[in-house]
Amino acid sequence: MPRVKPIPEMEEEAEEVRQEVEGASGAEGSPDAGAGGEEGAEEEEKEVSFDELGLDEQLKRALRKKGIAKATPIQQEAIPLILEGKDVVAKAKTGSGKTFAYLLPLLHDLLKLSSEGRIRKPAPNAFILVPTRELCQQVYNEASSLLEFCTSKLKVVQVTASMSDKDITVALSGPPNILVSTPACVATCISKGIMRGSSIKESLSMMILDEADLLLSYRCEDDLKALIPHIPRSCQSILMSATSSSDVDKLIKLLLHNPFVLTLTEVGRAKDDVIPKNVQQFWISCDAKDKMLHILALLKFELIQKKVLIFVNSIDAAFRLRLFLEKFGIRSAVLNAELPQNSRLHIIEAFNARLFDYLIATDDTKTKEDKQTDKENKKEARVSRKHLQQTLDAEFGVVRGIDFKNVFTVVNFDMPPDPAGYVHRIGRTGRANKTGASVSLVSEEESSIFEDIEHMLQEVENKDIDCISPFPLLTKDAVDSLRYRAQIEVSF
Ligand SMILES: Nc1ncnc2c1ncn2[C@@H]1O[C@H](COP(=O)(O)OP(=O)(O)OP(=O)(O)O)[C@@H](O)[C@H]1O
Repeated sequence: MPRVKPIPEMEEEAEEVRQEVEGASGAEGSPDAGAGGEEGAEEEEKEVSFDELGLDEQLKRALRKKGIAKATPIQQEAIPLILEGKDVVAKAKTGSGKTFAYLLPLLHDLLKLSSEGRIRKPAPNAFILVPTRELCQQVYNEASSLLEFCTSKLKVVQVTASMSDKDITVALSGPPNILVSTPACVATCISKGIMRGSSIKESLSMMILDEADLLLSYRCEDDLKALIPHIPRSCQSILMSATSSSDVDKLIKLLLHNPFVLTLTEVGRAKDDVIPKNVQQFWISCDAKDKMLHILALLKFELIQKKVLIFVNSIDAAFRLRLFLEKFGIRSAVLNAELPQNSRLHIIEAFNARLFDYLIATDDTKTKEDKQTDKENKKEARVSRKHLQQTLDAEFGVVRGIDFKNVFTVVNFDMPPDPAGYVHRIGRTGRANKTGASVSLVSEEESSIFEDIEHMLQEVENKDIDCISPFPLLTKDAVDSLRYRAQIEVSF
């Protein structure tokens, strides 16, 4: 049986790539929407420590304890502006560290007010609004993980629609300094009188809309409109988004006052990287019926580095793959939109806590009618940046924005339905400048989508060489050595 020792090699290569690009992928943000990005794009990436950003000592200690030393480009740009009290719109690619870009200045301000005894009550001082409960949990965890190391006690709570009115009332008693919630839930709290509009007017000093590009696709517009009359004019508003869209522009007009717009590595501009440079992309050509064997070989021979997020296109296929891997002693879990929300949260937390290393996710949340419409649209719209952008904005409910911790490899067991899906899937690795890899299993039937993806990557990244390389470490012998045993275990 061949024994391949690929990982150090891959790591070395990844490290080489990382070193090559360090300093080359400059921060592209600069004041003001129109003039903005262009100039900064050519700048060298600077290393900025959190000391230089003038943050509270307690927060700097918390970051050190978490092993975080340098600010990411979006943090370097956004933190000073937010600390100056400006309304800020920050558009930066997935995994670029947007959450700390707003949490750190928010906590800095609140720690300062608290130490001066100037905290305003009787409602929360800050709202962080996100589209889904998973994201509430994620932001709540990030805020709590910083506050854990602070001696001044600030209170952060999350409130979601699944809680009873009584639990929400208890959570909001005090009141907390920071409320993490969804627009719908806050609107309901106001309409039921659990939170009084007049109290919000008295207390609220900052409102953050995170994953703003998704908020409107989750039908939050009316809820946000219901909130507007209660937001004091003095309230500072921050909007974070991974992509630009007309929805984001609509939100900016609705809620922000003359904001400072930062655009870092925005999808859809030729000079930008859609996939971070620190992620190596590979593909393997194989028969559809041999895909399970291939994935087994990749995992069994440890040809890909853990943790691994595997994408399949149907829920049935995910369960089949999990059972198949289990027969070979490989423990994994499945994640899809049909699981109850509690289970989804539990699975994400367990994966992040490394209780298992392989997660099989299904990101296709579309209905049959949606797919039919897509098919018809696709006939007309060739893969273009515009099409990519539109799809990026509309999909990926279950995995979108979720910070799967320390995923090194993303595997496309099935190819995604379109290039936007590819971008979002691969965005789950290489987060905050970490290295990562992706491996796509491509059957003959999927060759046309694979070509579309290559075409999109070359076009967006302005290259005329292949962006996705053949995976060098898996031999036919390695796959065949497992074939017989696999056939005994399962008939597939
Ligand atoms: N300065 C930093 N150095 C190292 N890691 C960081 C830094 N800032 C944030 N991180 C980590 O990087 C990961 C990605 O950050 P975050 O979730 O904020 O990205 P994001 O831009 O919001 O992505 P998405 O749009 O997909 O939600 C998190 O695990 C976070 O803890």
